[in-house]
Amino acid sequence: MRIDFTKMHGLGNDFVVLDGRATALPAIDATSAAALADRHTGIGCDQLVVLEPSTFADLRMRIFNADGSEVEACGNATRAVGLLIGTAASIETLAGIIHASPAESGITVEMGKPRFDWDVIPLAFAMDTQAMPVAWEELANPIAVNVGNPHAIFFVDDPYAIDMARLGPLIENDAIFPARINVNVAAVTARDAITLRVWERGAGLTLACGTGACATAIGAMKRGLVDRRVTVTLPGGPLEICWREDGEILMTGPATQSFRGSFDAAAYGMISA
Ligand SMILES: N[C@@H](CCC[C@H](N)C(=O)O)C(=O)O
Repeated sequence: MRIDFTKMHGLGNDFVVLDGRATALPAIDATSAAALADRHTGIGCDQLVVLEPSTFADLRMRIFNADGSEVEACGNATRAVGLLIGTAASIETLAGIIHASPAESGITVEMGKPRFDWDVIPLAFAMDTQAMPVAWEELANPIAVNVGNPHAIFFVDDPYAIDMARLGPLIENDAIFPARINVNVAAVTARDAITLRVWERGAGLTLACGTGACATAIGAMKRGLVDRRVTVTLPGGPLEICWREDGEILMTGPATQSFRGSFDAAAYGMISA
């Protein structure tokens, strides 16, 4: 059986999108997701995105990291799906229902409300996720923010001076984060500007991370470093983040379709029901 896919990206954070809304796709598991994401032997992507029908929203979006792990949220992929749909849409994810709509400068996503009382870190730290008393060499006292998925944010002078390839996996896989974690290193450069690099859980260093931009903006706002509207510049480009008075996070930025293609499901271990 051949399966059509769309290759998309948001600021260089790239996705293989499979659309199973009209016709059910063969089952996808961690092994087939990782095989499709492999940049040498598969199509290659940071995340695999699978669209399905939803009983609660306009559609359901499943997200798999390049290592095959299924995750709750992906900001850039949500903008990509918004572009694919072309109209305002409610999207069911493991983190809840979020909303994407066309905007003047791309797609805006209402990402939901941030959480600080999460259970992916031990109780001792859960009491104060805003300045966790931990350090990995020069990366110290992160703020932990959950925007559907878990993020640790370290404020530093120069994110590009940090050896993310070495420290990223160390922090991602530290035993204090039983669900692993996305690692953000950020510099506040003005009351409305942040420079950010992200080591993504299950995907490594990416050109952009939408949830990372949201979590970092909220972390900086919580610490009083920036105002409620901020431009977060990642290696792949800028995202506009706004924390609305009602608590909702808005993320606006571009999404792009790169190409379309098809592949043999059996070659990736996807077996029809
Ligand atoms: N690239 C994404 C985040 C994808 C999921 C993340 N790696 C996780 O494991 O939580 C984004 O744009 O938000």
